[in-house]
Amino acid sequence: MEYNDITYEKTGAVLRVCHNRPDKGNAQSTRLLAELDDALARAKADSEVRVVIIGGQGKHFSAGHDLADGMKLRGDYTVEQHWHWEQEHFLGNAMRIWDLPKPTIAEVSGACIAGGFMVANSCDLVIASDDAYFSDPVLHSMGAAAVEALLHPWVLNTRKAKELLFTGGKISAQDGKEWGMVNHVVPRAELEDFTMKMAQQIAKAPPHATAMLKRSLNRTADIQGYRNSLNAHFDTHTVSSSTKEFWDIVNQGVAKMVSEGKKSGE
Ligand SMILES: C/C=C/C(=O)SCCNC(=O)CCNC(=O)[C@H](O)C(C)(C)COP(=O)(O)OP(=O)(O)OC[C@H]1O[C@@H](n2cnc3c(N)ncnc32)[C@H](O)[C@@H]1OP(=O)(O)O
Repeated sequence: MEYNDITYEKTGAVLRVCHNRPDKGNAQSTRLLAELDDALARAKADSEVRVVIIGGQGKHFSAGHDLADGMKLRGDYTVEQHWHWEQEHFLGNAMRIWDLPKPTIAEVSGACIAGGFMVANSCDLVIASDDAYFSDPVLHSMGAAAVEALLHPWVLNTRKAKELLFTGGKISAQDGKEWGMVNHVVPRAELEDFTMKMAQQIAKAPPHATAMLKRSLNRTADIQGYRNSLNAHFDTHTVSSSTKEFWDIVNQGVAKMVSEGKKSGE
């Protein structure tokens, strides 16, 4: 596959894949999601790659799903079509990052919003620059129950996750670190080097044992209900994004912006 909406660079045993739509806040177009998924499948199959960094070119990590693209391509989908498409491409992509048998690091600068937050939260580690922030405004802005994968209570404590989601607010990189969601906060200018150094250090570990360790750590979360709770939330999310309440808000907001040409998914 040829890549347009992501960059793909290998440095020794480390693959750095970046969202690459900086003029669109790195919003995740359908094409970007397909390319990211393809890059991860390649990384899985490539024995030279031992660690994967997921970042963003330009100012922001990602503005989340490309709202215009989604509205144009799937605005007329039935609930059944939405369920199938989103199960494969939103929840599915997130689970494939989580399940990748190699350590993943989210390298986050600027905005890390909703679907972008879902990608970062699916990674094993999060390194953020001091200008980064995290948010999931979907309840307020779209009238739906958060993003497709409810990772928030797994990376924050439940009370903080509830505050974030109920208020539609933001978490700064520093607060994210204090609350255990972010591993390190570094100055913006040092983000790429710092993340690459950590990735190179991890890449020195023997790959099979690393894969087994990740399998065991992830299985610990699964035993606590990780996968089941995400699957359950996905169904709840789909119901919440097919209600009159949802469509009233979306028709007033996103759909209106798209029809007025204020957001372009091109
Ligand atoms: C279940 C749902 C899950 C989801 O993920 S829904 C998506 C939720 N995401 C958002 O609500 C993010 C909204 N966007 C923003 O808050 C801001 O934007 C940013 C902080 C990301 C960037 O701000 P700044 O650097 O000031 O740039 P800018 O002028 O606002 O945006 C640059 C271009 O990017 C487009 N854009 C931004 N976010 C999205 C998006 N999510 N989908 C589609 N386009 C987006 C804008 O419209 C504009 O484009 P133009 O230059 O053509 O006007």
